[in-house]
Order: sequence, then C-alpha cells, then structure tokens
Amino acid sequence: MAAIQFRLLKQDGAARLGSLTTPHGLIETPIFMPVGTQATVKAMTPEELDAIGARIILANTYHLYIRPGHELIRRLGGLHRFMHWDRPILTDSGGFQVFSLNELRKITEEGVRFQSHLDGSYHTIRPEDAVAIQEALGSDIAMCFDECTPYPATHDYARRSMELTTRWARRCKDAHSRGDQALFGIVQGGMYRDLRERSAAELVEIGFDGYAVGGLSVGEEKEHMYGVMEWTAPLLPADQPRYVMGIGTPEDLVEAVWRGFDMFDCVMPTRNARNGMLFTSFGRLNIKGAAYAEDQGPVDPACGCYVCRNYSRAYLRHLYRSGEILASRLNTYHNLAYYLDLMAQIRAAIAEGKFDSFRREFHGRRETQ
Ligand SMILES: CNc1nc2c(CCNCC3CCCC3)c3nc(N)[nH]c(=O)c3cc2[nH]1
Ligand SMILES: [Zn+2]
Repeated sequence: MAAIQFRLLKQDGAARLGSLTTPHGLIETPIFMPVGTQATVKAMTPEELDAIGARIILANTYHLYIRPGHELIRRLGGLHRFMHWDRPILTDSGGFQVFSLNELRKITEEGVRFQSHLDGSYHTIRPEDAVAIQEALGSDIAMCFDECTPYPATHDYARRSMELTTRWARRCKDAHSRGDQALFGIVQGGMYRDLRERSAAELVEIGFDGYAVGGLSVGEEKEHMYGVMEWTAPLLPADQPRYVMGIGTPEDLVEAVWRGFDMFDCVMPTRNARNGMLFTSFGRLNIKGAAYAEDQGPVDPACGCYVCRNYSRAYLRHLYRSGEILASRLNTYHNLAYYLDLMAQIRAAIAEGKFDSFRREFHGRRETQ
C-alpha cells in the first residue's frame, strides 16, 4: 500500500480540510509542523509536543548527516526511536540548509559540494545521497533534493535552477525504494509564473506522493509570495497534500490555507520564543517589555495552554531577563500551542464552511502590542 493516503474531506473556496494517514498515525490538515532540526524541537519533550497537539514534526537531512550521522541513527533503530517520537516525521532534504549554512558550496549537475559548518571537512551530497540519508533516518515523508532558488534571481537563473531541480527530482524518485516512506517533489521557479507552472507540471509528470512549493519565504515581498501560491496550488493534484515550505507567520498561515495549501513549517514560533517574542490572538507580545513587570495576567487570555493557565507575564518576563532555561521552555510551549490552536480553529472554520469570515475576523484583530 502507498506510504501515505490523503483524503480531501471538505472544500471551502480554495481552502481544504483533509486527513493524511501515515505509518505513524493520522494527521488532520491544514497542519502546522514544528521544526526539530537536530532531532529535537528545541526546549520541548515529545510528551509536551503531543500534549499541545503536535501531530507531525520536521527534522533535517543535512544536520543529522553532519551530526550524529544517519548511519548511526539507522543502527540505533531509526529517527523515531532515537528521539522517542512515535508520530509522523517529515525530513527536509537538506538542499535549503546546505545553501543557507555554507557560503563555500558548489552546485554541479552531480550534486552539492560543501564544507561542514562544524569542522570544515568537505562533503558532496547528490540527490541519491539525500534519498539514502532519509531512508536511513526512516522519516514518514522524505523531500526531494532541490535547489532553493535565491531571491532575487534573473529569469534565466531561475529557469536553469528550476530545470536542475526537476532533473534532481527524477533522480530522487529513481533512487527511492523505501516502501513505507512517502516522497514529495518540490516546485521551484523563483517569482516567475511561467517557470512555476512548468516546474509543477514536470513534477506531476514524474509523479510523487505529495508536492511542496519551495523557493518562498526567502526575502521576497508578500505579493510575490502570495502570487506564487495562487499560481501554483491549482496546478497540483487536488487529491494529494500541498506543502508550502518555511511558512510562516500566523497571518501567512491563514493566507496560505486560503490559497489551497495543507502543510506548513516555520522556525518562528520556536526561534522567536527563545528571543522573548510571543504570539497571541491579538498580535505579537515582547515579554521583556517593562509594561509587563507587574502584569499578573496570562500571555494571552484567549489561550488555554498550560503556560497561560499557570504563569503570569511578570514571571515570564523575570525568567527571560534572568536568562533562565525555563524561559525558553515556557515561551516555546506557549508559542507552539498558539500555532497549533490556530490551525485547529482554521480546520473548524473550514469544516463549517466559515473560513472566509474567520479570515476577515482574524486579520481584523491583530497588531503588535
Ligand atoms: C524559512 N523560509 C524557507 N525555508 C525553506 C526551506 C526549509 C523548510 N524548513 C525545513 C526545516 C527547517 C530545519 C529542519 C527542517 C526549504 N527547503 C527546501 N528543501 N527547499 C526550499 O525551496 C525551501 C525554501 C524555504 N524557505
Ligand atoms: Zn498560552
């Protein structure tokens, strides 16, 4: 049987309510996927992730290849056992990380040659290697090895980059043989409609278990980001998952769902938490602000999470200013709970056919505190 089964349960405009069945359990979509780069969602235990409703998390091929090594993880029973997470895992192929972590990298037809960001040793990752690493890790969903086209890029560069990504996608599919693991293609093409349409068509022609849209959230203006989403989503099979990579803020999530996407990942809720930036139903809140020094209220009165039920803004501000480890833990817990609860609200709105009014109301009540 196929590694995953996607069922489209309801449409509300372009927004979709779906369910994704994987070997490690069922996922309701639209879904936000917490990022766990080095086999951990920073500052959170798997039990805490489960308690706030996380149903799939991300890990990264590049980081785990560099340290501790994918063969070690294979020998120890795979990534689920290694990190004590028995729900679905999606691994990114490392393309984006190689480009963003290593100035000294060289892209050739064969693959990418780069120096380890840890010890400077030289490595080459080819599409076939990226697939083999993900098979060793045993993630439920693997991503093709792609080039995330930088922004800005000329049409000519974006075309050549997209064509390379398509040739690499073909090689990834030919190399992929793990039957209980899905493989997603990644649409590229920069900010050019003709290239995005070609990339989507070429990947659908090759045939994958799901499709991601890459090359976004790389510094482009919002209208470019939303434009690419609008052009691309309708070209991807309606009965398969659509994942837009590296997205995004709560506002971006609502806009991407509205344009027909099902899966999202972003480091913001976890990374911003460690910097004291908290997400709430009324916008962002900077917990180190002096205004909160004696504020006995919760981060967000509308949030029912463990942190908002038991700790005051004053206490969280104290922890953060004191550099306490608990500051990262509680801030991360709340931010992820907020993101996951937002997705639950979005799913409920689509189920009731009320996503349009949800979207208007959502944007209407937000500004940074
Ligand atoms: C933040 N913006 C952004 N992220 C992108 C990412 C990374 C998505 N997040 C992966 C997790 C982070 C570390 C562990 C896995 C992209 N990844 C790929 N393969 N291709 C992109 O075009 C691609 C494009 C992206 N744009
Ligand atoms: Zn909360």
